[in-house]
Amino acid sequence: MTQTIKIFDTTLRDGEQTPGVSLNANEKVEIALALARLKVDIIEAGFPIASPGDFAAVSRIAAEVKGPVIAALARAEKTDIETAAKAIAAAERPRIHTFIATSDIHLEYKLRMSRQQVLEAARDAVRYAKSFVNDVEFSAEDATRSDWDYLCQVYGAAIAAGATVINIPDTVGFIMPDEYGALIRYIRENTPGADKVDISVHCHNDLGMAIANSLAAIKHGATQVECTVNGLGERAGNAAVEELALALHTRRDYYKIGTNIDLKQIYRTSRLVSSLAGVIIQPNKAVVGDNAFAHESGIHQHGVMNNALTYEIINPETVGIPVNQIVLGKHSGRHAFEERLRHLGHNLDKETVSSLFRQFKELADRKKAVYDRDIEALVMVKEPTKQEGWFQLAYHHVVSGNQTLATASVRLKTKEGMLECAACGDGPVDAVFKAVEQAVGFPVVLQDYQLKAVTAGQDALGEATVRIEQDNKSFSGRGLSTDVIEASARAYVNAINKMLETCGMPEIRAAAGGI
Ligand SMILES: CC(=O)SCCNC(=O)CCNC(=O)[C@H](O)C(C)(C)COP(=O)(O)OP(=O)(O)OC[C@H]1O[C@@H](n2cnc3c(N)ncnc32)[C@H](O)[C@@H]1OP(=O)(O)O
Ligand SMILES: CC(C)C(=O)C(=O)O
Repeated sequence: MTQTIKIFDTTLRDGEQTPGVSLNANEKVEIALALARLKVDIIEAGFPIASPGDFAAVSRIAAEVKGPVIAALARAEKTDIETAAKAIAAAERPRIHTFIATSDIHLEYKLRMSRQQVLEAARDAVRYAKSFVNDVEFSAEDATRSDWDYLCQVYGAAIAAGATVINIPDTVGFIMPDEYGALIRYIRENTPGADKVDISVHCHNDLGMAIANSLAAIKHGATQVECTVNGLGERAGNAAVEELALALHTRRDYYKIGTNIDLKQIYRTSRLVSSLAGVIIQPNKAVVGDNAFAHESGIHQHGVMNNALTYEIINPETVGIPVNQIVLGKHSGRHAFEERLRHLGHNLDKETVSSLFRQFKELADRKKAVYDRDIEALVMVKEPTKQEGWFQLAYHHVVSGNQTLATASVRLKTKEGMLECAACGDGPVDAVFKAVEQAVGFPVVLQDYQLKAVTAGQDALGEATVRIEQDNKSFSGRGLSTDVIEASARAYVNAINKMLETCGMPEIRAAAGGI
């Protein structure tokens, strides 16, 4: 391998711009720790001026996550830059990422600035950021629809002001791979000082080109690629880190360029992000989708039986996909369970292991065979700790049928005692959601509900994902059970708990026994 490119992960910033996704500070720290284990080079932790919550999350990541560079986004504005600098002050290696648009359409209709004004704003922003940190990245937003010579002037001014990285984003996912490669080469060859800084690319997937464009840019001299886990991001998303890392790994004969990514962490990180963001991975998604290694047709199955290489270019174990074999049962002990967790790469504290072991025993009572994937699912959908959960599902009972009005009764545990309610609904899931809503005592706006099986078989674990809305923000919850109604109710309660963590609602929190 002759060269290594840097991976700049923006799951916590551009990834959180995915419609409907909202992560709280604990979730962001959990993802940042996973990104550090994945060995990304830079974590863009957030956009601190955007909200006090974003500022707090970036500050915690800067203080708690060691290894990668920690970056924060700022517009070409003094207050944005000051706020970003404050938020990343505790980082071992802080970076301010400042940006301003350079395309005429953005200048005319959004910024209402001339080209000269934008050039000066870019230069001043980099210079100001440089007064706080040494590492400053500058992005020309909508670069791929900007005039190429003007871009070179702006990047030249940013480098002269001290930028260490210049980023050339395809903000609207517009450019084609050959064209992007030529643009990267043009900027590299025509921008004064470009040979002394990292050249970064940031691709959106509006036309499905994010990975192809990133790879074309690498071929033409990009040294940093901006990505997100599972390709989350604004609109159609960003280049997916797992796809980029696997493309470079699988075709190392062609690219002769590597990354520092620990490939074995890919599946686990992907599942964690999917679980916390509440965005289910499409089954046919490259690298991490459920069907990515499934062979359906006879000719393929025949080939794979003789030699997997006939139809498999990636070994699932390369990306840490658990082998789907029976691993533990109801007679397994704590030592074997802990060992299995460690084997799957989870080094968890004692309290979490105890809680997971209790859930595992309950599961083993209900389900004949417990697979690695079941254990992964238990880890991902951790039950709330004592401090986290305002409400816990203690009991549910549902009656439904094709000639019967579905009715549900639920009992929720709070610090103040039990809340009980019954309700009718349009089917058992609707009835149980209505009963929970009545028990918590405030209206809950359901945005999305999905259910899937974790493994095959009649006794498979069902995993429910629920998204609810409050004050124009979305909150997702997950629930697991061999009983799909219970999984759904748990997911609903989990989403309500997350909402209460973030939104004020003091009267509801007081009723549940909290502040
Ligand atoms: C391509 C990208 O992904 S960029 C990142 C996009 N992410 C986000 O926007 C998420 C977080 N954003 C927010 O929370 C808010 O938009 C904030 C806090 C940044 C700004 O909020 P507001 O002050 O209410 O402004 P609003 O969002 O309505 O408009 C953006 C303003 O920033 C200006 N602006 C936009 N980009 C830049 C920039 N790079 N540098 C300087 N000013 C900029 C716009 O011209 C507009 O200015 P105006 O208020 O004088 O008209
Ligand atoms: C801030 C920049 C890099 C961005 O997100 C974009 O242009 O898409």
